[in-house]
Amino acid sequence: MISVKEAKDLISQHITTLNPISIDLAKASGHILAADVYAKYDIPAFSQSAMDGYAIKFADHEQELTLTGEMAAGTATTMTIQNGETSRIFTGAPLPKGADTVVMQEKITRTAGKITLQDPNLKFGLNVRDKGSEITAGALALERGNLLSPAAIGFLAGIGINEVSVYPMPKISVIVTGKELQQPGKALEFGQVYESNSYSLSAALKHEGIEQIVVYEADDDLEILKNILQNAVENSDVVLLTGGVSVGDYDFVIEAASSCGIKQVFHKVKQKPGKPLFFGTKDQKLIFGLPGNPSSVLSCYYNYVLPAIKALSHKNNSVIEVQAELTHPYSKPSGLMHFLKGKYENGKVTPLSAQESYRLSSFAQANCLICLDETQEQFIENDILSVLILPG
Ligand SMILES: Nc1nc2c(c(=O)[nH]1)N[C@H]1C(S)=C(S)[C@@H](COP(=O)(O)OP(=O)(O)OC[C@H]3O[C@@H](n4cnc5c(N)ncnc54)[C@H](O)[C@@H]3O)O[C@H]1N2
Ligand code: MOO
Repeated sequence: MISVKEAKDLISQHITTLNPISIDLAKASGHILAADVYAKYDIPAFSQSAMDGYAIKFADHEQELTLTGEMAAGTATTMTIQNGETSRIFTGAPLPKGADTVVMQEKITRTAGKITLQDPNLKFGLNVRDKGSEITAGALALERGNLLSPAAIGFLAGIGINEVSVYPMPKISVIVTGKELQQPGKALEFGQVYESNSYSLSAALKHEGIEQIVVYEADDDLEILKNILQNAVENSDVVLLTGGVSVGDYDFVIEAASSCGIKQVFHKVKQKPGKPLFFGTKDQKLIFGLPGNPSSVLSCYYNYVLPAIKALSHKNNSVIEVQAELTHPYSKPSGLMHFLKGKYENGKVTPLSAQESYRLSSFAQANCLICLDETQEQFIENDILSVLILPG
């Protein structure tokens, strides 16, 4: 059995970032930009007003001005003002030729087609957005490696970009195994359990913006599992199996993986929950055999799967490790690293009750996993421990 650190290192060594793809900007939110984006145009494309008011020549600001014409946003023709003239103008409208400054409409008096300015703070160029002041044609707009946040998407749209090169999100298959599984909403027969692993994993993946998720259900039958696994590996970048990785007579994942040509990287990690975790690869596809207990599935997801999925899309891990003070003593046997469902607040962390791996009631309220070192047995109040903060 290998340590948690060895398992994490082995997974990292087997990750190759997915090849960039070109996608519509409207679908690019949450992706990492794979190529620098350069501006095609000067933006703003023309000098424009930042206020509703009057366009003037600054040199004329102390004299009474004659009102001539109007410029509204979207106007397709321009006009010219001469010395001593002003034009009505609205926010976003092109500045008329000859004008260099805009006076807000609250700061004038207007009588019979004549305007007098009353703005003691007026300066040359006030309330004008210069052509190319956001970005000039040919300039670097956004560097590769940037996350396409809502603001980044808006910025790129605003400079006329409609397609970008990004690292794609992985396609994921989830295979739940076990003939005891029943769908929520249906009555439980004797011996059945409600299938929850595909629900928690799909929810976690969707939280990351991953949309291409296919869920398969496999009975405890080697041939059925082999066929499903083969198909899943061919059609996805990552396969997540749950259950069937332990030593029981109906645990077929290891054998199915081997007969599908999946190369085992490790099986079994010195940890609780999730000891029978399996990881293998085929070409550049990643295959995780997550131990079936619902809490083991999620603990392994946050520790191993999520960082791997992020790395495939060129993203940083979103499970952040912090140090926190333990509020209650805790003891465990030596030999396995334990991940406890916990509540983290203001630098302190409290283990929740109901830590058993078949239960999710504590996980449902947890915001972190507390890492208890493999060899240490006793943990006392105020001990400083590593804590993994769970995303969202
Ligand atoms: N003799 C031993 N027995 C077990 C060992 C061991 O080392 N020696 N390890 C235990 C540990 S630890 C774990 S974890 C489990 C993992 O076993 P499997 O991955 O083979 O999982 P299953 O046996 O298929 O299922 C375990 C448990 O989880 C329930 N389950 C499975 N899938 C789902 C699902 N989709 N939704 C909800 N619940 C699910 C299943 O009914 C079982 O109760 O092995 C121990 N045994
Ligand atoms: O490793 Mo198992 O997850 O303890 O139930």
